[in-house]
Amino acid sequence: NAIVEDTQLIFPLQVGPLANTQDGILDVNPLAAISKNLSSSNIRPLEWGQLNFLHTTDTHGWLPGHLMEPSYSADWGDYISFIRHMRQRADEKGVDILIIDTGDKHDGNGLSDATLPPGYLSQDIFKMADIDLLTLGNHELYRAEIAKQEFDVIAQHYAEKYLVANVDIILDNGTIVPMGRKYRHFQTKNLQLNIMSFGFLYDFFQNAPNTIVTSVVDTVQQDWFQDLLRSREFDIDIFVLVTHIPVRDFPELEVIVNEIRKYYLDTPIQIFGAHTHVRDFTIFDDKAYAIESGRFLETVGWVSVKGLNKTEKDTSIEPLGENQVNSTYNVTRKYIDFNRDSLMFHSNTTSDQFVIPAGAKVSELIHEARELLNLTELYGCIPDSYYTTRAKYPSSQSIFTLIVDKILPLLKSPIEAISARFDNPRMIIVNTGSVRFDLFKGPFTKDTGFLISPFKNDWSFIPDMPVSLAVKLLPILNQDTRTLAELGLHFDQNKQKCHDYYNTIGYSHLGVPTDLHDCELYYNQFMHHDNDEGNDNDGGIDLEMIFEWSKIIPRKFLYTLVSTYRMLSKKSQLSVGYVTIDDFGTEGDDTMHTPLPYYHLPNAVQSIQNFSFEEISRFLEGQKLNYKKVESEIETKAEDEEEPTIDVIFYSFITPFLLSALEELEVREQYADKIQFYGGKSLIGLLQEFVEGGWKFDYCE
Ligand SMILES: Nc1ccn([C@@H]2O[C@H](COP(=O)(O)O)[C@@H](O)[C@H]2O)c(=O)n1
Repeated sequence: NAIVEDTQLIFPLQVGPLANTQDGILDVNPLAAISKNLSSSNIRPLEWGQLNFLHTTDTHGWLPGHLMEPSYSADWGDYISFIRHMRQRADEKGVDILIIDTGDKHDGNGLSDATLPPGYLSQDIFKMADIDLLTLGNHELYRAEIAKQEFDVIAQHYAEKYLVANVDIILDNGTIVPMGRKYRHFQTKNLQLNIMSFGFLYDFFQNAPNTIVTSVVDTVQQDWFQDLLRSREFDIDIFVLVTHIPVRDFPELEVIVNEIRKYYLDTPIQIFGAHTHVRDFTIFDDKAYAIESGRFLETVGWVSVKGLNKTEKDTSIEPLGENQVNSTYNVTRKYIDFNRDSLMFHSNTTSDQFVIPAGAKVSELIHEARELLNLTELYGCIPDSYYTTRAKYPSSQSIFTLIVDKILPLLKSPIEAISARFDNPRMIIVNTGSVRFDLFKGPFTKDTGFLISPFKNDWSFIPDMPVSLAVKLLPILNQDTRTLAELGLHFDQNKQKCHDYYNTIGYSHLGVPTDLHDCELYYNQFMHHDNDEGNDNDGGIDLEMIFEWSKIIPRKFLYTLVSTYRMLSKKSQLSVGYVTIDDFGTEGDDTMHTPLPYYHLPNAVQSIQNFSFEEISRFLEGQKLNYKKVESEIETKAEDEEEPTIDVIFYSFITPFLLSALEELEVREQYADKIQFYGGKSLIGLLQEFVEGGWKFDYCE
């Protein structure tokens, strides 16, 4: 695509004199100003402390905001305005505020992914935000050129503010250098609080060959970390960890906190987490807390801290104001819906005051970049919405049912010898994590494809695998961790088992990020899980009561209670959105909503073609069995019958997982060498082909 490639020549975009300005205020994104169904009367205010934080994470390129969802319709320019106002408020109050981002800036939006290389425009737009502490995510490391871009553009721009202790990059000349600084010690502007900050990435293993990820366990034993903690060289009022690590269920954060606690028994630790795309807040001890602030720029996390004591050596601190003094340590958190109404409410600004020129300029750049990339080009119209976790799979509203039934069958290899096999029996396996977002009824533009599945993944295949073997693959990839929860009365007893399971097998890294919380049956998931098909927006649940129940009732029983309670409760008048229950309770969301439904998804789904139902049903029996039963019960074919074979096609991304599955089946040696390149369009291309073939309309209703 020439336009896409041309972007290399013309960026940085030059913004002309601001158009449509009213007193220097520019509204370039008309949808950003829409506040349908939004009402500030439902917004809960933020509580300020001595030290306050704004947190974004897993933005995945959504800098233009959500053009079809008013609740999340602000854009990165608005965030820049918001930051400015919140810094000013902090100054007025004589307290401090730090702006944090914890990574994953690629893969999820045309703005970041429609350029060559991906991120070519979006990284320059991202870095216009005045961020105090940031780290990278796994999506900055999947591809070598993106890792290099992250190092060249983001790490260099933010310099000492860009922290990551456990990732190195191998430069073109072969030198190995850290991706960012390992730590930052500094004092805050107003209260001169001493901050010690570290950046960490979870134990990620699918990184590009020009990068090295060291496990968290090993990193905290390294001399620099141990010496720094042991030496007590720095005054430290609070540790601030900026991490791309989930705040629940993953073991890494506990490892870091435990190591710090060996030397600093009760110095506050505030952690910013990431990766699983949820709103969550967890308690490690009475002075160590962690927040995760959702995904896709739907959420800005807020944390405030009171009761910080200056370290003894420092005498420069001014006496704290009335609201700031608190002998006991106190932390609050909020999840802000990313729309202008919420941002104006919290920054105490009117629509005339909110947009500052620097914010307007960034909104304009986003708008121009979208135009340049033709992201609004219409390919067709979607007649109904199809959902990822909001609909049960399989069902008529599930995007995965659409993919399995209609999209994957379009896959063709561009290689002649392989495309000749098109009518042979074939099975196409795709990981559900490769689908990032819901497909909403309405226009399908060039951008939509990137929102749904941004990855340019290749396809691989194993030709002619015996069907009885091929049908065992998906059940293994989908090993159901929830069966582990059934093993004991309370899940916590199985937590270690669950972590061991994840860490050794890792299949869960194939599924949608939110399902990584299977280890704890994440509250929101069972709260919103319905037994019927489709969406059920019942509201009116007494969240406080459920929170109390959760302390005494095993979660599997709680699930039944919640389902029953939901059925009995009244319809709510609130708009649908996030309803979060975290370790602090039920008041975290700044805007009260009726909860969205949530359904667990398998790690992977498969589409089978050119194979008769009768023939396959005999061999598919094993699919319904859980992992434990696979080994013993799959031998269904008669001894003397010639076994049918099938081509097994899969996203190359899942190759390591497929190899593990083959290993579990004790046939890895036999089949690893048979894996071949298949080629063909990735999901984004197939989806576009389908839309243009079946849903090509010149206008949308
Ligand atoms: N080329 C790729 C890269 C990633 N995925 C999927 O994304 C998941 C990771 O995304 P997070 O936002 O959770 O970091 C990964 O587990 C895969 O499911 C992919 O399909 N192709």
